[in-house]
Amino acid sequence: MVRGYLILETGEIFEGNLAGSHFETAGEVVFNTGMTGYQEMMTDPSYAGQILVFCYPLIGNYGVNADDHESMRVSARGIVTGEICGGPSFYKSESTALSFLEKSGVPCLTDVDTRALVKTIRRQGTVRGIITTDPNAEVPCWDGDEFLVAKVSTDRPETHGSGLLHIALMDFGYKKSILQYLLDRHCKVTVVPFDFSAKQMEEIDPDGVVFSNGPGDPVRLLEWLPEIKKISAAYPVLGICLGHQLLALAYGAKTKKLPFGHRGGNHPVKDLRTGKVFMTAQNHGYVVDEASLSSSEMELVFKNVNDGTVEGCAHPHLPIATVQFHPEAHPGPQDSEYIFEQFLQQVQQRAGVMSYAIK
Ligand SMILES: NC(=O)CC[C@H](N)C(=O)O
Repeated sequence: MVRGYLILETGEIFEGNLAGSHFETAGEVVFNTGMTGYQEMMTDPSYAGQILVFCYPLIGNYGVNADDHESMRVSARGIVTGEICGGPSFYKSESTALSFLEKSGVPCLTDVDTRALVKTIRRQGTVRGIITTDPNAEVPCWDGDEFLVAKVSTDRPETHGSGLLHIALMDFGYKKSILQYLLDRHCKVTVVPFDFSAKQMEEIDPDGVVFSNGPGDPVRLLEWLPEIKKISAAYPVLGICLGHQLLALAYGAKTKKLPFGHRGGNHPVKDLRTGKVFMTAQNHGYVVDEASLSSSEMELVFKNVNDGTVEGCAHPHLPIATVQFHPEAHPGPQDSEYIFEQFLQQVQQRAGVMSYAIK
């Protein structure tokens, strides 16, 4: 194996062995604390433009299989891990994680002291870095304006399933599990491009709209907010992660960057309506600014128990619910599945489909 380096813009160098593809790659260095679910994380389009560090010291031990992809490609620019297992053991495994990364053209820096790396990121806040074979390489200048959503969104509407309820899924880089959840609940789902207009939405006439997760800074989509607002005012709506941030922005709130984000499967969230706390799957670097909600049309509904940040909102008069976490899980706990159930009940009411069975 070739020696490789992760060089951070703050000057620290982490040494390891370069596996997967040997391209030099640069991006925002982020870490996920989940103990399992590396395949879902690697294929989650929200990681576009980022170098993903796995905190859990071993990944790849159950291989990669056709069912667990969250999209058809690896969106992360690079992977950093303590150890990547070359001999997986799982009945569904079809290839090793490493050969999957090689085929996807994504470099993997392995044998890295990821514990020290994560402590550095926690101390410095989010940093950019480069994976390279040259220990003297410079971290390139940041193209902060890169429009990642356009790279991962579909370019034309695509319909899946044939259920009674018709859901439009606004694709900012959606995870397959969101689509799968809706299909399993007997919905017909039309995945539409991120820049779909209210007029186009009217033509396909859905019973409800889901605004998906996706990569990058939500503020990058400012010019689409008026259209997003128009669409959201016309149907029952669920916003997930980037979708939540965009809806909050559209209704007058602000977003800001967290010091190093929330990425993992054990983030406790409180539903302020019931007082109940549940565990959630998360993957985000930005967050809705709580102070900005008072001058917005949205109301705070969910709060993170660790750091008190905004985890979800609702509109006081319209059927709009938004969550910063991932009710579709994959990977992570499924405790917040009820968010989908509540959304589908709203959709069902509006559509007047009486015989529809959610479960
Ligand atoms: N998973 C997501 O949708 C992430 C949203 C946004 N890109 C963030 O990092 O905050």
